[in-house]
Amino acid sequence: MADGRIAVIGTGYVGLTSGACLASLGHQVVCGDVDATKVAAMSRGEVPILEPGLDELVQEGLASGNLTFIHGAAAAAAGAKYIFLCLPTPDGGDGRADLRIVHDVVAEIGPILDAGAILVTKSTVPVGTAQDITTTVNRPDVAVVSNPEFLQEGTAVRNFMNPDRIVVGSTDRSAAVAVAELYAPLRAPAVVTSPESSELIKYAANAFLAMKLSFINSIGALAETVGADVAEIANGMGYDERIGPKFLKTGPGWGGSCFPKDTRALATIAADHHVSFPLLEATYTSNDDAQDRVADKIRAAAGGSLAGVKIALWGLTFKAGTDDLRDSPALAVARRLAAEGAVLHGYDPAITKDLVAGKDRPDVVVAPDAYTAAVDAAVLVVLTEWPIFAQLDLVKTAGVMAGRIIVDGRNVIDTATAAVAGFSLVPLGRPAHWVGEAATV
Ligand SMILES: NC(=O)c1ccc[n+]([C@@H]2O[C@H](COP(=O)([O-])OP(=O)(O)OC[C@H]3O[C@@H](n4cnc5c(N)ncnc54)[C@H](O)[C@@H]3O)[C@@H](O)[C@H]2O)c1
Ligand SMILES: O=c1ccn([C@@H]2O[C@H](COP(=O)(O)OP(=O)(O)O[C@H]3O[C@H](CO)[C@@H](O)[C@H](O)[C@H]3O)[C@@H](O)[C@H]2O)c(=O)[nH]1
Repeated sequence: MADGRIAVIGTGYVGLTSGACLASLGHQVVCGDVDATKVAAMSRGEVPILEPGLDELVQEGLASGNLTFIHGAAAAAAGAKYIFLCLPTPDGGDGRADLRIVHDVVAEIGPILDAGAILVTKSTVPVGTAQDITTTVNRPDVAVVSNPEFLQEGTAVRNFMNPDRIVVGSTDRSAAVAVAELYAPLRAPAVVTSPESSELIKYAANAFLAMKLSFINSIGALAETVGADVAEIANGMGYDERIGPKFLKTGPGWGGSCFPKDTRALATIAADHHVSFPLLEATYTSNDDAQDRVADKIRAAAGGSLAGVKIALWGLTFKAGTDDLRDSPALAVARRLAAEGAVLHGYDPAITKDLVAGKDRPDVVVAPDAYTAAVDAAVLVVLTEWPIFAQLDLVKTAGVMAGRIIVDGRNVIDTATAAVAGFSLVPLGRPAHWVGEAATV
């Protein structure tokens, strides 16, 4: 095991997963967070987020003594050899990543770090941040290493424990290699780079995946107008090893806490360096188009106007398997409906409280189950691909609804089952299968 303790600063999706996983690899890990209530809960083994396998790892770590939690960044960093910054880097409002929390924490802990400490940025940060942190810390005895994280929410533990690669970038190669060695038991390839390359690898990977999704969503729009099926197209494309089958499922646009902000941040990095990169703007404008298209289908299914119309939403989170609502495409579609006067009732396996309108969400009454959400609804809309939605009783659903139309924004509802229940099904990226009179959608 590594010689020296690990501090993880910020215990959200990335920090808590990283801390618990590194502890399970045998490292001594102290996780620090500014949120004292959360620290107290985690110290009791309570995990505040939905991530399969994380509860067990946290409890194991606490029991073995390899994992502890503490209030505050400085308390965690004191005496540590490796300090992983897993802090938020949200969109600052102009597309650029807001680095204030990162810089404040670095300024706070810089002076108290042990000689020989290695400060690791695991947060997604713009090019030049490692260099800026080096300048702020201003200590020749402290190295800075960029080590971006590629985990996906909902499969975070599995992703962390089975990484495709470990990326480490630093002007201090031995520090970069020392950080890579913390992951040695995972037997992943280590990509050792400059800090600038490492920082850009993260943004490039996310923006590339978002671009792939925008592409398939636009192919889906084309497919449904020419009578093709986007799933068949994705299947046929995916066999080409240069393309690959993953990230080709059409949906109501892509979202989550990373793709939207990171695609915009990369666009601002390119613009700030006077590099023309029109694909990035097209990537997110295509995403707006994808969300508009789903809203258009719902309005058409409701007969042309949404004013006062009750719509049932199955799925609110940004994808299945997570409780995260940040930049959820489901809510982006819902916002469009609410703006036209729709009354929204929703069900999501991971969400229990009603949503209150704010910058990123409309009012949504959250029902305790899928059928209750559908009561008296004119249109049922599937927005998140929770597997349970494919197994629900559509005859029972039809029995409680006012209307008989499902707009399936994830193509998870079986066409034949929907038809048996008397539903007209409006899918994405393939022609609609109408039971009754066809409408234009
Ligand atoms: N969520 C993901 O799937 C994912 C994956 C890869 C990379 N990232 C990147 O990792 C970073 C963290 O993302 P996240 O989703 O884990 O964020 P998060 O919002 O879930 O967690 C951030 C944590 O930092 C804590 N915090 C805030 N200010 C603090 C301070 N001053 N001192 C100590 N703790 C503080 C918060 O209380 C919170 O627990 C971001 O840069 C993000 O882009 C996220
Ligand atoms: O075939 C697909 C795959 C994904 N999505 C959507 O794309 C969005 C993002 O999904 P996913 O990438 O699984 O979610 P995240 O957990 O946000 O993970 C992304 O963002 C993280 C934060 O940077 C990175 O670490 C991950 O590598 C990167 O996949 C969601 O809205 C999904 O519904 C689709 O519509 N179709």
